[in-house]
Amino acid sequence: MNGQQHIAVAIDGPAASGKSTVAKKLAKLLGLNMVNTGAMYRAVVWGALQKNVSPNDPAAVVAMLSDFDFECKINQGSSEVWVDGQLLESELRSDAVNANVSAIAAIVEVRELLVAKQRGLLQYGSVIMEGRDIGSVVFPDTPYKLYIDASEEVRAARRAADGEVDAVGKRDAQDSKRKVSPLIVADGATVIDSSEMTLEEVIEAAVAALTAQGLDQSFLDRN
Ligand SMILES: Nc1ncnc2c1ncn2[C@@H]1O[C@H](COP(=O)(O)OP(=O)(O)O)[C@@H](O)[C@H]1O
Ligand SMILES: Nc1ccn([C@H]2C[C@H](O)[C@@H](COP(=O)(O)OP(=O)(O)O)O2)c(=O)n1
Repeated sequence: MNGQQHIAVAIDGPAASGKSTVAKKLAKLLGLNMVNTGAMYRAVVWGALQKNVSPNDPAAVVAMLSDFDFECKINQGSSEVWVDGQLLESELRSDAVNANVSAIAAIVEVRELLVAKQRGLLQYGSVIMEGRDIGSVVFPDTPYKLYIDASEEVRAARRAADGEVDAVGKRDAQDSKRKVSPLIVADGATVIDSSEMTLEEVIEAAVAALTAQGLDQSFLDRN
């Protein structure tokens, strides 16, 4: 499938639908490395803002990439992003990053750089990777694909409950309408609408979907 024996589980969906929370739980349950690709796009925004490069100026962003000190590593089963030697965590969830990340994610050169890094992470082990284009672009051939959805109202409420200022509807519109790698339900993905479901119910539905997609019982037997 990937030219290697490691498997990739793809999780896509709109902002605040529950992708990272579900991916983290499934990663533990199935013994996979968890990769948050949104953090990578956020790290490019953070780097641009630090360097006074406008995320809305594609030429300036592309020029910045030529010597951008960016690393994505797996540490204890989860992805980490480093820019200029600094591990980025809460910095990635700032209101300024939220407001500018869709603009950066629409730049084709940014996507090419990050997609190559995402595919490269498979060499360290099987992954569960969440984002917007994982099942459609990053690992289109994987049979294991989920699309986690929720109504816009529910998603806005979840984000607000986390204390973030984030125009999820606006970001979704930008992410779904862009020309390059728009957010779509990938071929073969199982859609789970989590609006009315508890996290436990979503996990149960996800495991059932992955089993139906042929996930090896050995992954399910691990825990
Ligand atoms: N099924 C669910 N029911 C209630 N809250 C949820 C559910 N799934 C996720 N959440 C909460 O919603 C918020 C956004 O989830 P998150 O996993 O960060 O979404 P995403 O990665 O899609 O942006 C988090 O606070 C998370 O705990
Ligand atoms: N694979 C990906 C992941 C994220 N993006 C872009 C589009 C999203 O609005 C931003 C931020 O993604 P992130 O998953 O962190 O966003 P949420 O936590 O779901 O709100 O990055 C993308 O274009 N492709």
